Amino acid sequence: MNKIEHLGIAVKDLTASNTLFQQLLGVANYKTEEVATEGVRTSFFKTGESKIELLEAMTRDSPIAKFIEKRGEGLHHVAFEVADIQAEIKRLKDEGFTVLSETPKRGADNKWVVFLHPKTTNGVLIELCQEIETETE
Ligand SMILES: CC[C@@H](C(=O)O)C(=O)SCCNC(=O)CCNC(=O)[C@H](O)C(C)(C)COP(=O)(O)OP(=O)(O)OC[C@H]1O[C@@H](n2cnc3c(N)ncnc32)[C@H](O)[C@@H]1OP(=O)(O)O
Ligand SMILES: [Co+2]
Repeated sequence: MNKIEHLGIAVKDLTASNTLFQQLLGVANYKTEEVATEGVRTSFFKTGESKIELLEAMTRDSPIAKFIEKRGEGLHHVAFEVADIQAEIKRLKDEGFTVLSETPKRGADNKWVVFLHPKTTNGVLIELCQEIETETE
């Protein structure tokens, strides 16, 4: 795994948290993006080599809505950048981790993503992500 790509933080009110994190980090967010498949609205901030991803639920059955209901706002996941997500899925399954999907999904900020169940990773939800390569002629 190359580096921590982002930390995902579950928030109730994206607009209010955007203001808070802008004050905290001293920079504005560089994008807002909805990911309907996850039922989330995201906001990204750059912090050196890594990023902060704020996540607000768009639906009541979104993982973020469930998380906030059970645990309140806060750190939701740690995302690692990988060079070959399919190879990492196989490697981690062989190591005994519970990978939540065989096939990566399209996430936010131009990434293929997959998650490891927190029950197999000391209670921390882990995301793997790989940049989606754009076709060039
Ligand atoms: C925007 C796209 C992408 C990106 O590009 O960056 C994202 O970041 S999307 C982020 C939102 N999507 C996800 O989180 C998808 C992966 N998560 C899941 O599939 C589920 O949330 C889960 C982890 C499998 C749990 O789902 P489920 O079993 O249906 O929910 P429960 O609420 O019943 O939780 C069971 C159990 O797990 C604990 N839990 C849930 N979420 C987390 C978490 N983020 N970190 C740590 N632990 C978590 C939950 O508290 C329950 O524990 P117990 O109460 O002790 O049983
Ligand atoms: Co994420």
